[in-house]
Amino acid sequence: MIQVKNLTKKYDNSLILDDANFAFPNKGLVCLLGASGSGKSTLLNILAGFDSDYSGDITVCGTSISKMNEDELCAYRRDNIGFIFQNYHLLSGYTVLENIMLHCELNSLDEQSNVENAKELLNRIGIAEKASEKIENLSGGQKQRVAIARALISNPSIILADEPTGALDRRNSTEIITLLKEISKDRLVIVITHDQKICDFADDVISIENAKIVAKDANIQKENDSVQNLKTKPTIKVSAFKRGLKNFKVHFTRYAAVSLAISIGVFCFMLSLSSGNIMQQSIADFKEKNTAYNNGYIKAEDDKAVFELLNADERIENVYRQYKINNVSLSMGDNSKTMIEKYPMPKTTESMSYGTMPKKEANEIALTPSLAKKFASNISNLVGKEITLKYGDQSYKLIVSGIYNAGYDDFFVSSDVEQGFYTDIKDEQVYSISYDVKNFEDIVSVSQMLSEKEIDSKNAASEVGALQSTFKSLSRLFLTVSSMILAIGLFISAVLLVKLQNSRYKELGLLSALGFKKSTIQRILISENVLLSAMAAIFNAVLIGGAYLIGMIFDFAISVSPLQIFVSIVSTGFAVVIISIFASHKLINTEPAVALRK
Ligand SMILES: Nc1ncnc2c1ncn2[C@@H]1O[C@H](COP(=O)(O)OP(=O)(O)OP(=O)(O)O)[C@@H](O)[C@H]1O
Repeated sequence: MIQVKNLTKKYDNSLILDDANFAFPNKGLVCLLGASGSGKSTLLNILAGFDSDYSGDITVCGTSISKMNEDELCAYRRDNIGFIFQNYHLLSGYTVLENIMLHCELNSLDEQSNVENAKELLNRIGIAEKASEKIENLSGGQKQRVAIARALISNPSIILADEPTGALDRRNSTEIITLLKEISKDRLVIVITHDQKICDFADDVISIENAKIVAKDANIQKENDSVQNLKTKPTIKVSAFKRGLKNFKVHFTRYAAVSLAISIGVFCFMLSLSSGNIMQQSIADFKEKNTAYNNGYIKAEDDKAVFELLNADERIENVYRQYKINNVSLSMGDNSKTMIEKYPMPKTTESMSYGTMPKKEANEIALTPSLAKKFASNISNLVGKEITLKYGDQSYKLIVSGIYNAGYDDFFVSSDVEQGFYTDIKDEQVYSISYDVKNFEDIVSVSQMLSEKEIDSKNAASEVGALQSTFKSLSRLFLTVSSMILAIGLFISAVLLVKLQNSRYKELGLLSALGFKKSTIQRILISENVLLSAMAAIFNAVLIGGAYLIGMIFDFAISVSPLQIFVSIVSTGFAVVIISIFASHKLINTEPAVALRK
């Protein structure tokens, strides 16, 4: 059945098989002996089509496998070879039946027929009652029986067994070899062994000596004349996603740990970006407290030059001259107070004891405590009450917005109300100039420009500057810490993924040994990686959704926008795909024989 012609195999400089020749019979149990390191596994791997890096020719049923490409060798294994390993190479987390039926994904039979075949085999090898048992719960002898059933499910004409009894005790070894002997009645079974007792069961015993294959019995090649054809079955498209999904479930805990590590990293990073929202919130709070936040006040005697300078600056608006006014009266109910002189004053630098500063377009007024006491004994109660202001023939109904800290009788109103006082003033001495900065971000730079020109302006630049620099340091800190968490998260998940993939060399070597094509294995891994990224994205969505809800419920300044949520979820999935491609690259490209040795 198998003809080995002039086979030479080297690993680097060491010659393992040197121009070896041999013809295997069509059926029977052949034991392969040889000293440790003599090349028994190497020969079996070559016969199985795991290794094609040799010189010479191997023909199986008249067809040379030496010239076959990778995919043809896969099909050869799938249709002709059953491989049994010393360490079983069964998939943990899968049941006995699932392990046996792994090969059935490559055949064209329907599910029901495959299940029936598998159960019949289990019956034959005497472990029918274990069909639904998880592999890890079986004894060594039982595991090797499952491995034999898996090798037999495709009814191959060749069974290759690499020390199948090596890990078993005497009783189990005898049972397994008896089983192999029975199987060999209608196929060729080649068994590597060191055990002379096993050889007692063999029809033929061969060995590797001095890099040659040597027959212990001269009759061995007798039956080789009857011609058989190499089996070739139609190629079936394997559902890689189904297998990927199953693997994903089996390795769920490890995949969940990887996803969690990545999603926490990305989540922290995204939260750091939301520190921009903290700034917005702080600015909003500041504006709420200091409604004259963008107002500036310059006490100027030579007003013309300053007035023109302010008017020419594009960052500045609402520039107007302020004057001292006389005989302003305030009244509330029966109480009234007239101020003989009222001087313009800086608004933004005042600090409030109660309430807020007067807002524009709200007709509001703020009073000092001593003035407020003229209208109410408990001055905090005044906030929200209406007061009437009379100046000349003008009369204003104003709402008290707050009480500010000053030790004398005084008040101030918002710029829009104040400008009304000056409409009829023409030739009076200018007392000061008021201006507003259009944008919050320009308050500090306008103040700097004025102080460079030695113009003394009272404004909120120092508070705004402090707020901005606090934010800058805060966001730097946030970004550093969250970048570190992101890097640690990515590193941990990369390590976990690489470890997970490394633990799977044997599993993928097994799939390859069963006849799964490299491209199919690749698709299985891609499916798993897609599922992994979906899981990481879901974790991330849950984390961010949770943060969003908590932010809403407890009114936290740290909040995330829908765009940030979207970016975070997409980048988590992307990060996982990149890491998993990197982690599984080596795995996919490892030859089955090498993968099985790992
Ligand atoms: N991929 C490889 N790269 C380099 N050397 C290898 C490789 N595989 C096997 N060898 C070497 O080739 C020699 C034959 O190895 P092989 O596993 O075929 O021996 P063996 O007869 O099956 O030994 P044992 O009975 O101990 O399993 C050994 O010296 C081994 O170290």
